[in-house]
Amino acid sequence: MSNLILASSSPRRKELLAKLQTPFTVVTSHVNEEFEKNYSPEQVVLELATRKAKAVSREYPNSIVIGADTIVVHAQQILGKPKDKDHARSILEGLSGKTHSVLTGVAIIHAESIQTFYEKTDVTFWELSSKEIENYLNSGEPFDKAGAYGIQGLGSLFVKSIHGDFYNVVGLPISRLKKVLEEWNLLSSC
Ligand SMILES: Cc1cn([C@H]2C[C@H](O)[C@@H](COP(=O)(O)OP(=O)(O)OP(=O)(O)O)O2)c(=O)[nH]c1=O
Repeated sequence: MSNLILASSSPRRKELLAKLQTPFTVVTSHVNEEFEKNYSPEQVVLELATRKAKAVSREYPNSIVIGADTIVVHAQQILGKPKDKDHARSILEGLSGKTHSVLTGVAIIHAESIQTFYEKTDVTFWELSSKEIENYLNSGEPFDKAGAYGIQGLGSLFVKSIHGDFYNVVGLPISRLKKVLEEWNLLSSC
């Protein structure tokens, strides 16, 4: 077990953390992802990232554990992963021609202390035709992704503009994470 643990089942987060060129281990956590109705989007991503990191940190108290959570926010609605095809279709119809925000919260636990932050990226979609949406649903890409799209995949064709960190949309704001880990001298101990 390395000193650094990524508490995530997301293959995208694993790929992004590998950019640090620091050895790490992936440990999957299963946490309840329900949240209080009155939580702000920022509170939601920080709370869920913290839950994921804490669940793994309990098993590996001597390691540095990183958890993350990504949501899409549009028209004051928090959009997670679609429940099914109809839900994915209605999410994509709602995002068509509009600007939404993608928030990723990150929690880092080490030696009983915890650092958290979130990053926000604004993404504007072109108007999507119903044919484009149907083809995209049939690709299978939307189903394990917040907001029912993957900017790194076929969903890239929907994007008119982006303001902020691209990798934050993919699930891990890796450059800011590196800065935070360096600030707390955590990379040197891995
Ligand atoms: C908007 C968007 C989201 N996503 C992904 C990032 C996250 O993996 C996922 C949001 O779900 P999360 O619940 O944040 O993460 P997860 O269930 O995939 O992994 P874990 O909880 O084990 O860490 O959506 C993309 O890959 N591309 C995108 O463009």
